[in-house]
Amino acid sequence: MRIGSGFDVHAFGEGDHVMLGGVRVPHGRGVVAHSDGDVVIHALCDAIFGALALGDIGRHFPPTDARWRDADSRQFLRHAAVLMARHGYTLGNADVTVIGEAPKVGPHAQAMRENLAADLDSEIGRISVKATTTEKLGFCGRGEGIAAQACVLLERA
Ligand SMILES: Nc1ccn([C@@H]2O[C@H](COP(=O)(O)O)[C@@H](O)[C@H]2O)c(=O)n1
Ligand SMILES: C[C@@]1(CO)OP(=O)(O)OP(=O)(O)OC[C@H]1O
Repeated sequence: MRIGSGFDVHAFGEGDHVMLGGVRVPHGRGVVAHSDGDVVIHALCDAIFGALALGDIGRHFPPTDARWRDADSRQFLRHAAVLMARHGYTLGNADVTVIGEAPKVGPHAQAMRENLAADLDSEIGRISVKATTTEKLGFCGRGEGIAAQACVLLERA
C-alpha cells in the first residue's frame, strides 16, 4: 500500500465559473491559472504522484508548457491513473476537501465524484469530495481564492 497527499490553491480572478472535479460550477469569479485551474483535480493528481514518489503535477505538466494553457485538468488525472496502473497500483480510496466560502460544493459533489471515478477507472464509493469554509478567516475566508487538499491510499493491483 502507498499513501499520498496533495494540496492546491488558485486565486480568484475574472470569470463566471470555477472548474471543480471537472464540474463547471457557476461563480461570480473565475480562477487565475495556466490550465483550467481545477484545484480538486490538481490536489488529487499531486496525492497520486506523491504516493508513487513521482514528483508533482508541475513536473508532469510544466506551467511553462503552452500545451497546458487552458487545459482540461481531467487529462492530468487520467495520466495519473495510467501511471498508477503502470506502477502496479489501483485506487484504494481518495478523500478530497475543498476549502473556501464559495462556491458551495455540496450540490455538485456527486457529479465531481462521478467524474473522478471515471477518470481513475474506480468506483464512486472509493471517492469522497467534501468542503469546508475557514469561517471567513485567511485568504479563503476573504474570498481571495479557493484551495483543495487530497489524500489517497493506493493498493497493489
Ligand atoms: N465551499 C463550501 C463550504 C462549505 N460547504 C458545506 O457547508 C458545511 C459547513 O461548512 P463550515 O465550514 O461552516 O463547517 C460544510 O460541512 C459543507 O457541507 C460547501 O458545500 N461548500
Ligand atoms: C496545472 C499546471 C499546468 O501547467 O498549471 P496551473 O493550472 O497553473 O495549476 P497549478 O496548480 O499551479 O499546477 C501547475 C501546473 O502543473
